[in-house]
Amino acid sequence: MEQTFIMIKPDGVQRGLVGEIISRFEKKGFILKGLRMVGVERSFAEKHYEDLSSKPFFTGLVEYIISGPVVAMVWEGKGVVATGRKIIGATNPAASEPGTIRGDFAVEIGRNVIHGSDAVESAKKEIALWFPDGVVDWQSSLHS
Ligand SMILES: Nc1ncnc2c1ncn2[C@@H]1O[C@H](COP(=O)(O)OP(=O)(O)OP(=O)(O)O)[C@@H](O)[C@H]1O
Repeated sequence: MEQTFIMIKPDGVQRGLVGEIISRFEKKGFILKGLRMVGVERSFAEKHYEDLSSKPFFTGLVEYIISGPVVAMVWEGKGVVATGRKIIGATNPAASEPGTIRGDFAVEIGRNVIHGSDAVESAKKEIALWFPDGVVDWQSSLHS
């Protein structure tokens, strides 16, 4: 079954949005397979965002991600990568629709509360990076 990597960024944790965000994914019908609160090392943040290393905002982005704990999660379900991105909303909160997480809770692109994998392949890579020991192998009773 398809899985995605979701991270509540330091601003989402500091603003007390962890429960709200987990609730939105749970109520949609996706299944939580992994959950860790992490204080991210600089080198690890650089690795996670290595595709953006040439961007002018890269240093600020890394400083943001290491500024406080994040909540790293693996969610599973049919089409969870693309649907997860819809639940999250557009990268720039100015363009995120109301009803999305960024549309409801963010204003600044540099403080946009949450990350979600943008493709099935990047989800696999990110899950392997953040959950090197694997995730919890359990089956929801809703599955069948
Ligand atoms: N112009 C910018 N200024 C500041 N920060 C930015 C800018 N563009 C992107 N970012 C930050 O970098 C992150 C990664 O950018 P990317 O283009 O991969 O968007 P995304 O895939 O929607 O976001 P994420 O990977 O966090 O889910 C954004 O979520 C945002 O926090």
